[in-house]
Amino acid sequence: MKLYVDAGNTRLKWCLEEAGTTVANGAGVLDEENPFPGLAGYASGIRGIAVSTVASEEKRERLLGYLAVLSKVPARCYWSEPERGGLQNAYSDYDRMGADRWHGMYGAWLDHKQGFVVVDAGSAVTVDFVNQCGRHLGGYILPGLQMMFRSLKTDAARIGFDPEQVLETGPGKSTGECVNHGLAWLSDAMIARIRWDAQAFGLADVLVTGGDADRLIRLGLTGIHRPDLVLAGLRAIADEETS
Ligand SMILES: Nc1ncnc2c1ncn2[C@@H]1O[C@H](COP(=O)(O)OP(=O)(O)O)[C@@H](O)[C@H]1O
Ligand SMILES: CC(C)(COP(=O)(O)O)[C@@H](O)C(=O)NCCC(=O)O
Ligand SMILES: [K+]
Repeated sequence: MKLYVDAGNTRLKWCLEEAGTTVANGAGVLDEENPFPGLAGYASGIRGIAVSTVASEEKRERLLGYLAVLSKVPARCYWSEPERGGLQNAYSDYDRMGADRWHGMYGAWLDHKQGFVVVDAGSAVTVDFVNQCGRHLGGYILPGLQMMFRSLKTDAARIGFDPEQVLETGPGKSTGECVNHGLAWLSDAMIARIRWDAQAFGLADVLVTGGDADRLIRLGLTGIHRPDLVLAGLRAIADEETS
């Protein structure tokens, strides 16, 4: 079995595969005592470990330390690349791009050769455009929902509210409504821009991933929900490298 790990800034997602079939998968938090609940029982059967991470070096080392205790098989980290299988990175400093973005785009490229937009709504929101030639046209990085709640809480002295995920976008009549509706309104505007840009670039497929994907879809983002997109790209790359 091979273990694939997508370690973001908030959560880590993993899946265990055997001959193209998912044996188990799960999610956890790196700072917790057991970041991989549900995995330990499979440890002796692990024959390869591939990691995609955007966490700090300190957290990456903690993750590798945990994996070294779990299994004797060394873990290999996979990073952003200039090109793979016809997909071309728009960054000239390609190694500055978050590994999750590259792996998400590659996961999308595998079955959307007609071009696509990837929206990854995680700790940060990233939007990336890839055309039918496999050319990454570039993208955007925006603060994620929790990040925006946190910055309003900590950087403004007199904004007291309970963060709530709402779909209402009408003008608020209390601090709580102004903040919660405000962030839904902002996401709504982002969704309209994604739709507009996708059309301008001639891209029909919008693939949505990340912990807040559902929220964006409920707010009206028309797209294909692919919770596993980063892991799918990582899996394909790791398998190409080791076959
Ligand atoms: N069980 C959960 N734990 C933490 N965040 C969650 C959970 N379910 C949904 N979320 C939302 O998902 C976001 C994190 O998304 P995720 O894709 O896991 O992030 P990252 O890849 O940056 O670690 C959080 O900001 C939160 O709003
Ligand atoms: C933009 C990100 C913070 C998103 O990370 P996530 O929300 O998935 O934790 C990550 O892809 C990252 O650290 N990128 C490096 C900068 C870049 O992609 O240009
Ligand atoms: K993200």
